[in-house]
Amino acid sequence: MRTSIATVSLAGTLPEKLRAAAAAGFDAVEVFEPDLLACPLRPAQVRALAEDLGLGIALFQPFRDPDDVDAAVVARTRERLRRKAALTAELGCDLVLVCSAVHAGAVRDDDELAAQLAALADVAAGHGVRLAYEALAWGAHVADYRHGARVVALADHPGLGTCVDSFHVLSRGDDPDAIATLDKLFFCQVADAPLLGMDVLPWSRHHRLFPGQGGFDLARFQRAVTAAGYDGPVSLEVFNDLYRQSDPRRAAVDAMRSLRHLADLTVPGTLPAAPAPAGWAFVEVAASGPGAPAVADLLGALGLVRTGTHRRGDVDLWSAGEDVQVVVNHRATSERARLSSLGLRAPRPHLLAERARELLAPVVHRPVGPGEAEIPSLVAPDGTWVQFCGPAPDWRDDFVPTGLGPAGEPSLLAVDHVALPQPFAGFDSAGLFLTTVLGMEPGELVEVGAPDGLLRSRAYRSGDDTVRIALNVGPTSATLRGRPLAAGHVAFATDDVFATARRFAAAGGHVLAVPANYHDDLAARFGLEEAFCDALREHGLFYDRDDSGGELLHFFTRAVSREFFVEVLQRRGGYRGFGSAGTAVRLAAQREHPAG
Ligand SMILES: O=C(O)c1ccc(O)c(O)c1
Ligand SMILES: [Mg+2]
Repeated sequence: MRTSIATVSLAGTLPEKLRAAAAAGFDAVEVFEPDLLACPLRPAQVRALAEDLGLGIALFQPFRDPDDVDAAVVARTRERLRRKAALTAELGCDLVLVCSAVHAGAVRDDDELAAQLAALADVAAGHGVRLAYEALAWGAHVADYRHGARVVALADHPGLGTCVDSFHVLSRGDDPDAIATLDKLFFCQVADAPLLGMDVLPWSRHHRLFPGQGGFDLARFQRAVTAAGYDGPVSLEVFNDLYRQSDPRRAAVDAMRSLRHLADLTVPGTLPAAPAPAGWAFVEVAASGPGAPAVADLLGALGLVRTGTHRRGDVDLWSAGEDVQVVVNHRATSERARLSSLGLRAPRPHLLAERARELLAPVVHRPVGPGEAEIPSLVAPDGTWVQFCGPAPDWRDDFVPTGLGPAGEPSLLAVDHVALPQPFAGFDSAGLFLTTVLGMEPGELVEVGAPDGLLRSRAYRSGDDTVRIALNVGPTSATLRGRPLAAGHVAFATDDVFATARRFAAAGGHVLAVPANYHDDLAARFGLEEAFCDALREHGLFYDRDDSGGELLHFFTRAVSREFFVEVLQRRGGYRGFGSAGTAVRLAAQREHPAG
């Protein structure tokens, strides 16, 4: 697959966009006209820069409102196209994207429209340039790609073909399969989008996403494009408000990652297959200075025991049984405790690492001392490390046992999930990392009204549902006001949350206090027995129940920092959610009791 990206998808000046696209490995770009207009480089200089960077210019766009019922406008349009075709040739490019008309003067008769487009194709051909006609979903007369292709067929000009754009096809709910029957497919643009019930124009101009980040079935779209015999560039055209203000080099990496993943979905085997991670080996908390004893106190009160110290010091291993392993790393530069690394069990860690490399997630190699396990590690977009722990060598060999063991049966049985706070503009990027590199499945987007604004959250699960990672992003205003939400945590599973809460409190732990109003509402909503409700109240427990009667009982510890606290939960009867119905109450309670 030849890869391309429209310059409108990236922030920066035109040269910055070209450099970012080249650095991410794109073969070509579409030059978006406003980027050229604002650029001091002349078209020939842009061509030279692109050539230096090893980038082709696949398309110049957009040429708008190509047809008109008024003959005087038609004449002006031809002259306008003549100039743009000449400019396109100067760019070293031979294709102009022509959008279906959206203006009041749009021609409503297909024969007349075809005749006007054929005349434009003649003008362009004089400069060695062809035209790709794209049906905009909000086009005045042509909004459906099949209609656009019929007009192209009527025009019957060798220099006029169709451009399909997944957004315009899928946003309207049109069947993409008929793309396979198009015989003059000149260009292919792809974009994903969240499934929003809103007007299609603002949806397109503000909310497009890279493939895999939204709700469209792009693999089906792409299979139809391939079946049409199309072998030109597949070009990302992503109008997105956040990517437009992000670092273009990082956005271009997301873009390429999404495209390589789409290629693999379209033709399986394009990427090295890698089994998804299968469970937690450990979670790692970075905590230095005064933050460190607070973490140790918290883990101790939860019944974890310091079972090992790292061979090179400054890192402790805390355990509760086999499946609850917490690494506490005191080498961190920041004193604010936070989840810093996720250790995932991977049957074949080097395969996952190889796939990660293909998806532009560079594998970092930790310094490995004598006798230590080499663990392939990645850095997720938010800076969290993701480490792949194979069956052998055992990552625990890096730790010298302290000889301490658990006192009695541990009440924490497993890591249930972790939640990672994301920067405001980083939510979709982090999600793409989890779905493509780690092969996780995204869940529903959850929005929670918190005291300082809206929290958005989405959970991702591994195929076998052993690894669950929730990404949270808070409102910008809370960050601006210096009060980022307490959003990073690890949740441990227990089979007796009441006993765990009692032991935690008896060991000096602080359960986050829950307002009485919350429990009153629970009783009303679920018709809970009074005694049960009193027990929830007494232990500071949150409660949720799903439609099939599954239940979640859980409590939160007081936060150690804004980015670290612990949740203890008990799932009953196959409850699969995360208790998000209580999140607003939890966030408000954490605001009442901010981290020390
Ligand atoms: O929003 C637009 O105007 C616009 C322009 C060019 C495109 O290729 C497109 O899909 C949309
Ligand atoms: Mg388009």
